[in-house]
Amino acid sequence: MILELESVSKSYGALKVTDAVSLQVPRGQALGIIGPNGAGKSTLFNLITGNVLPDAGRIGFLGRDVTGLPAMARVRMGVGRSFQIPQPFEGLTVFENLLTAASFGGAGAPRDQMAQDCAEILRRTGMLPRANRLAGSLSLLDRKRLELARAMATAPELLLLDEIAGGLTEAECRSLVDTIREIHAGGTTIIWIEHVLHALNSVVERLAVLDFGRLIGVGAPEEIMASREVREIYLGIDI
Ligand SMILES: Nc1ncnc2c1ncn2[C@@H]1O[C@H](COP(=O)(O)OP(=O)(O)OP(=O)(O)O)[C@@H](O)[C@H]1O
Repeated sequence: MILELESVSKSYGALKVTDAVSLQVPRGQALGIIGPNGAGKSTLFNLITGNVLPDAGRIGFLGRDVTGLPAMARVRMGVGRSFQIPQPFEGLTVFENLLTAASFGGAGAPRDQMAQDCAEILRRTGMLPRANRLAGSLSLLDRKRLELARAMATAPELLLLDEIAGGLTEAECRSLVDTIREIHAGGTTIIWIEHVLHALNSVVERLAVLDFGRLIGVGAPEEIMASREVREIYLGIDI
């Protein structure tokens, strides 16, 4: 297992946002996380990345107990993440944004090697033609691609994607999904929170459902999508 959550809980005041969540993710798997707004999905990511520490429970990554480890140490161990709202350094170019991410997350590769790795990530994410554009001038799709590229630049073993397909047209979404599928095929473990279910289900092998901070189902996507509980939660949403 690359990631193991054991009965992880987190409350904000009286609100239990993560309620004794236990989850195991095998290396190389693509896992989707779905659930209504406010179910605690982003908080679960924050717990995995170390941006938020749990009140109870244990988090294991690559066989090591990382429960109390700060976020930066987890990035260096191989936990990479894209944010729901991309926040690149707007005044830097796409390439500079990538170099910055690589120097934070990388394992201290020499600068030439780092530049080469970043160029390769730009190619894989379709951003090579935009390498010298200022991040602040990018379209939404390219901002999302840059967000994905920045996460990849930290050389993740585990890539966490937070609603990366939201707000895109159907064609844009398809091209982004193709890129994510290629990253997955390259062996990176992926956990992807997404409301655009057809995009999610075209990539992931397993789905987990969060509701009011509780994990109410984990299984094959077709099994989860057919369950009554999930259909009730998503009533009115085109699945
Ligand atoms: N730092 C915080 N302080 C207080 N409450 C918080 C904090 N972070 C999150 N919450 C609350 O925790 C609950 C879960 O939030 P979270 O962002 O994890 O949900 P989500 O499932 O990711 O939602 P969405 O799909 O809308 O992004 C919400 O009620 C939110 O208001």
